[in-house]
Amino acid sequence: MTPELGRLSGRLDRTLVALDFDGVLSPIVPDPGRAVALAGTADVLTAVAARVARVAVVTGRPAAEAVRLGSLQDVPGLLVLGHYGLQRWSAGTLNTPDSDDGVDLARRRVTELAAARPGVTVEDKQHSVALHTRSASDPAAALDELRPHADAVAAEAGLQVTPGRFVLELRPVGVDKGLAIRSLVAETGATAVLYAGDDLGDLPAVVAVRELASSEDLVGIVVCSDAEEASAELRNAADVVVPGPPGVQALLRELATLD
Ligand SMILES: O=P(O)(O)OC[C@H]1O[C@H](O[C@H]2O[C@H](CO)[C@@H](O)[C@H](O)[C@H]2O)[C@H](O)[C@@H](O)[C@@H]1O
Repeated sequence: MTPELGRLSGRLDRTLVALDFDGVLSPIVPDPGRAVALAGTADVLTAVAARVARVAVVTGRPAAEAVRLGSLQDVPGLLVLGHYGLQRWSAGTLNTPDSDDGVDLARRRVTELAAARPGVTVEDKQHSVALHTRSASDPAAALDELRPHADAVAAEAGLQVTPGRFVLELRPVGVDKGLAIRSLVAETGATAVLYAGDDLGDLPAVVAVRELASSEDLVGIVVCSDAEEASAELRNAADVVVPGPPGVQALLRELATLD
């Protein structure tokens, strides 16, 4: 057994399990539209959901898209917080805010930026837009070159930039995965949180887990879904490092059968 999971003993039914989507439930692929969850994901989440207070997916994706790509629609009690907490999906119902004028402006600007740069693509997520450089000849250099342009667009549009694996997301301010975790803990009364992530956008969730664990009687476990591109900061901050989505799935299976 993974020793860290023993810390959840006796409080499994008050445990919040919160999971990132890309790189954690779904292996990283070049086309964001084809990032389906690893086979078996819905089954293992169903098994975990039967044992814990709540299973939540907390993602930068639109919530309904994560449900579709994950084939998660039938996982009992599953909550999906999309756009870093802006959207909430539960039992087939999506709560979502009105569209943001800033995102409309950013969409026009980043489309121009991408058109001038071979291999750079735009992912239009309606409530945010993302510039991807994975298909550029030098993805890292393309990301560095784009960053100041993305910052300028975000400033003009009243948005924030969240960097990730060969991606710059321009998205509304006022939400992040840390706030999402805090609200889930308050809502569920959880006395333990297991959070699994892989990227820079997950770091606010890690901070939230650590702060909640130091100020309340709460057990916090941070899992890094490691792969060649996983954030070094996330890896260093984690209690448990597992080998990518297959490792996350194996850990969740252990959790579902914990005594
Ligand atoms: O919060 P997450 O669930 O981790 O989502 C973060 C962003 O991930 C996606 O991009 C990443 O995955 C793609 C598919 O594997 C990959 O092609 C890309 O290079 C990665 O950065 C997604 O496309 C974004 O919209 C998410 O916000």
